[in-house]
Amino acid sequence: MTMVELPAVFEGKELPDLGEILENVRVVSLPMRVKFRGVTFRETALIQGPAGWGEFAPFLEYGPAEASAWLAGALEAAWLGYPEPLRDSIALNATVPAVAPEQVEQVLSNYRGEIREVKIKVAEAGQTLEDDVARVAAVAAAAPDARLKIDANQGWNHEQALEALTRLEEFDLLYAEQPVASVEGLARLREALRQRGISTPIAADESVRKAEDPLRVAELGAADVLIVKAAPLGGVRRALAIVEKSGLPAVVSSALESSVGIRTGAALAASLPELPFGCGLGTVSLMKADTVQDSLVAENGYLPLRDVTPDSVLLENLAVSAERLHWWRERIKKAYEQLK
Ligand SMILES: O=C(O)CCC(=O)c1ccccc1C(=O)O
Ligand SMILES: [Mg+2]
Repeated sequence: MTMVELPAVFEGKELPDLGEILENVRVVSLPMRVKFRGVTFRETALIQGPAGWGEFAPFLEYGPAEASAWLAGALEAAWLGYPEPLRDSIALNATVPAVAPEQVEQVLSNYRGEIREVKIKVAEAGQTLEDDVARVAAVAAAAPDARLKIDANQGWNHEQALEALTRLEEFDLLYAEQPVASVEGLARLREALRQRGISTPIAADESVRKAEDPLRVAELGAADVLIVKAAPLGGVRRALAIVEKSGLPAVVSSALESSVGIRTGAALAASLPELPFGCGLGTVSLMKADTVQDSLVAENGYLPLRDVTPDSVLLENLAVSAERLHWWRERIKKAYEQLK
């Protein structure tokens, strides 16, 4: 299998100067309302450039190679801006983390107005299929008109995924996101489901954003839908190119950024020719604090496309310690080295 070449965001253009980047970095720690990915505080860096603000938020455990894609995305937002949008509002899904069924109503109450679509996390370590079924049933009861989908974050093996998706068939899921690990795993599961007469579509997330070749999923017919995140794919333009080459329908999702990174995701969603599902860009509602005053959150299931500006008082109040700031600056230097 040959690696598909995709344009690097700054190819043929001068990368911004490292010194200038480091002069314009702010790092904050945002408290979460609900634990997400095992995290109760989300640390993230904002970078200001001539075109506006970008967000650099690779998860803390990511190394320089993976983080460099996120840096390219942040620099694109801050130095190059976004391509022309095709729409001015984006249909969203609400996101329900792997909470107990009793907490579902509380989580959904953080979303303003009508909820049209809900993505429910399943297959969390330490939990059982019964926990997942109970959570999905609680969402179906709390939001009877919403369309549902699940995200297993590769938490099942082949047999577990077959059993789970058989059990969950009654909920008529829009799709199951990354039920198992690896492109081959997805392809094999998709085939086995079809043989059982289960038509739940399969969406690939980690197999796109963490893959060396994000297009292998499409080439192997491993999924029906691509989940795309602007930052881990190296920015809006690169993510657009991946979707275009894949020929698959795409859903834009967040990486749990503040409203600045959500603005970047919204730019990607707004430039995609087709958007058949709600996007996972409503995650600021899962946070207790944000970097801007007028947060980018869903209103009746839609996110307005608009610019946001970080608030200096908020940045001050949410700022990390000098030690953490140093860690983030070193991290940016190492990620930058990978882009040169
Ligand atoms: O897609 C959504 O609804 C919310 C975003 C989300 O689930 C997510 C956020 C951070 C890191 C990984 C993921 C994921 O889709 O797996
Ligand atoms: Mg996912």
